[in-house]
Order: sequence, then C-alpha cells, then structure tokens
Amino acid sequence: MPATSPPPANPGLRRTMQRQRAALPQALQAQLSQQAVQHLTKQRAFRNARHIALYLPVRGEADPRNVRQHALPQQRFYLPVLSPFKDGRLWFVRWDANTRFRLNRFRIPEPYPRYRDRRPAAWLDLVITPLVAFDHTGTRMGMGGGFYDRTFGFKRTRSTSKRPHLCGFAYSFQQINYLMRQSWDIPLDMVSSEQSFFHFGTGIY
Ligand SMILES: Nc1nc2c(c(=O)[nH]1)N(C=O)[C@@H](CNc1ccc(C(=O)N[C@@H](CCC(=O)O)C(=O)O)cc1)CN2
Ligand SMILES: Nc1ncnc2c1ncn2[C@@H]1O[C@H](COP(=O)(O)OP(=O)(O)OP(=O)(O)O)[C@@H](O)[C@H]1O
Repeated sequence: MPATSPPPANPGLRRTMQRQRAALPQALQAQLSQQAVQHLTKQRAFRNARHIALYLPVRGEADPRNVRQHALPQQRFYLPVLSPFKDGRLWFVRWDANTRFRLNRFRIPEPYPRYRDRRPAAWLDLVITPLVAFDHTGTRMGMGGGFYDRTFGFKRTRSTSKRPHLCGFAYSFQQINYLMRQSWDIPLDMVSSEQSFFHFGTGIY
C-alpha cells in the first residue's frame, strides 16, 4: 500500500453495487437474507452476545430482522440512530415491542433518539452492519457517510478489547476482490452471507 494519501473511495463501484442490490427481486432478497440469518445465528459470536445491534434494511439491503427469531433469553436488540448532535456518529437505541419510529434524513426509519433507551457503542457486544461491498480482509464499503467508521473509531486503539464485534451482513455478490482500505476505515471482524460465514483475522469470538 502506498504511503501517500489514498485515492477517494470508488464512487462508480459504490453506485454499481447499490444498483445491483436494489435490482434483486424481493422474494430472492428474502430468501438470501434468511440463509444469512441462519449462518449468523449458529455462530458462537452470536450466541455469546447479549447486546446486539441490527439495522432496518432499505433499497435492497440484506435483511437481518429475523435474527430476532433466534434470540436467546438474555439478548437485547438495538438499532442505529443518527446522533442528534450531528457529529456524524450513530447512537444505538433499544428495539422492542414499544419502540416508536420516525424517518431520518436518509428516509430510513429509526427509533426516536431517547437518551434513556440509548446504549453507548462501546457497550454493545455485536454490531450487524449494512454494507455495499466487502473484501476477504474485512474492508467494508458502506453508503459513504462514514457513520460506522466514526462511531467505532475507538476500536482502532483499544487492542486489548475486541468488543463490539462488527459483523457485516450481505449477499455474496457484494464480495469484491480487493477494496482499498482508507485510513479511517474500521475493518469488519466477520461477514454473514447466504453462502458463507467469514471470520477475518485471528480473533476468538
Ligand atoms: N439500513 C441502513 N441503515 C443505516 C445505514 C445504512 O447504511 N443502512 N447507515 C450507514 O451508515 C446509517 C445511515 N447512513 C446513510 C448514509 C448515506 C445514505 C444515502 O442514501 N446516501 C445517498 C446520498 C445522500 C446525500 O448525499 O444526501 C446515496 O448514497 O445516494 C443513507 C444512509 C445508519 N442507518
Ligand atoms: N473517524 C472519522 N473521522 C472523520 N471523518 C471520517 C471518519 N470516518 C470516516 N470519515 C469521513 O467519512 C467519509 C465517508 O467515509 P466512507 O466512504 O468510508 O463511508 P462508509 O463507511 O462507506 O459509510 P457508512 O459507514 O455511513 O456506511 C469520508 O470522506 C471520511 O472523510
């Protein structure tokens, strides 16, 4: 990798992958998502996790919502909310039967950002992340807002604690040979797709 600053993230690839994702027929989205849910929920990383962040899928994203059907009694679920402080970070707010939703500025439903329902990012065990593309080293390309990278930036320096584990959730066609890792990128620890479950690195989950 060159020592000079990296080129900007590839907007052409991002758009192509987003379009391909949105073009999947709905029944196929549901079927592939269900298989990825099965792979994920068999993992020790899932069974050992108590506080788990999911996301509500939009525009053809793989759908992790049925993960909750495999919930163990002690598990609690959370959803990302754009921080009301407009600092480009995500809050994670409890998702249960009482959660009320509104649309955020990207027209994605999110829980009302009630401070008392919020769990700091560092106190989550497992974060299921949406993604546009990923590679075999765990590099993630997202929607381009930098929200997950900013929110989990603390993982870079906290080498003794691997929590929370970041697990991408995707269709296998979203795997790309090689994504340039940017200086701010926080790599994924795992990815679940309909074909496989990937563990990157050597961490014990
Ligand atoms: N389902 C889901 N929820 C999520 C994310 C996500 O990727 N998927 N996010 C992941 O971070 C956060 C929201 N981030 C987002 C960032 C950009 C766009 C988006 O649509 N961007 C437009 C450009 C819009 C603009 O510039 O105003 C685009 O891509 O065309 C959407 C969500 C939190 N919630
Ligand atoms: N820790 C950070 N501090 C400051 N800026 C950041 C940080 N992380 C990302 N950014 C900025 O966010 C922008 C978008 O980053 P990137 O394209 O990697 O987003 P993404 O991971 O695809 O998006 P998302 O996480 O929202 O799905 C970059 O231009 C970068 O400058």
